[in-house]
Amino acid sequence: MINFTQLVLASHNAGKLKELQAMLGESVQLRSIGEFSSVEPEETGLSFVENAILKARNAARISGLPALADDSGLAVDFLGGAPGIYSARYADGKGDAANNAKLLDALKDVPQAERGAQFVCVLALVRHADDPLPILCEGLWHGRILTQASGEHGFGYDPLFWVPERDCSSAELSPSDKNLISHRARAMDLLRQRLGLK
Ligand SMILES: O=c1nc[nH]c2c1ncn2[C@H]1C[C@H](O)[C@@H](COP(=O)(O)OP(=O)(O)OP(=O)(O)O)O1
Ligand SMILES: [Mg+2]
Repeated sequence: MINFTQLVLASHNAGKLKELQAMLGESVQLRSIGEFSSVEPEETGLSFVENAILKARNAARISGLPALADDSGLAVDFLGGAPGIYSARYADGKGDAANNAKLLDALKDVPQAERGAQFVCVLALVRHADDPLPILCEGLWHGRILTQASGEHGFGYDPLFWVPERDCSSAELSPSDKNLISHRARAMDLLRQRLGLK
């Protein structure tokens, strides 16, 4: 069992920090990599796993702390799994609103039954920058892409992601509800088990 009291989160995404800290509780303090550097590493991997490891190593190197990274995204069935690892860059770095608009456009006229999608989250934890054995945990969350945005909570593609088990969008869930059932929650559940935190 590995026991961490402080981890650096290898992410510049405030939404992820909030969710992951809420899931971890008070036993582990997550410090943002933004405290150490404002430079974001290029996500050159071809998979969520590769990018998560790359981000974790980079953060551990910069901070000198053990590092947790989250590489996540939305895989849309009709688009053959796109935008996938390119979810944050789908509209060429123009941000969440532009990404959502592009996705709605790509699925224009696509019927309900063909709008299936899953959120994917891979968490990678390294004890130090050259750790030969990163801990990797994956979580998936199945849903469907709405035809218009709905809801104010969350971040990213949440307003477009319909959650069948709750019959609402992911942005209509309260933060605590989303944190019980999301892709990130599932990955974190596995990580807590691996760390002996539950
Ligand atoms: O729960 C979620 N609810 C809505 N959208 C989400 C979620 N989880 C990931 N996403 C979207 C946001 C972004 O378009 C992409 C992640 O990209 P990803 O590179 O992992 O994160 P990022 O660039 O925002 O921050 P960073 O790399 O510094 O951790 O997937
Ligand atoms: Mg990113």
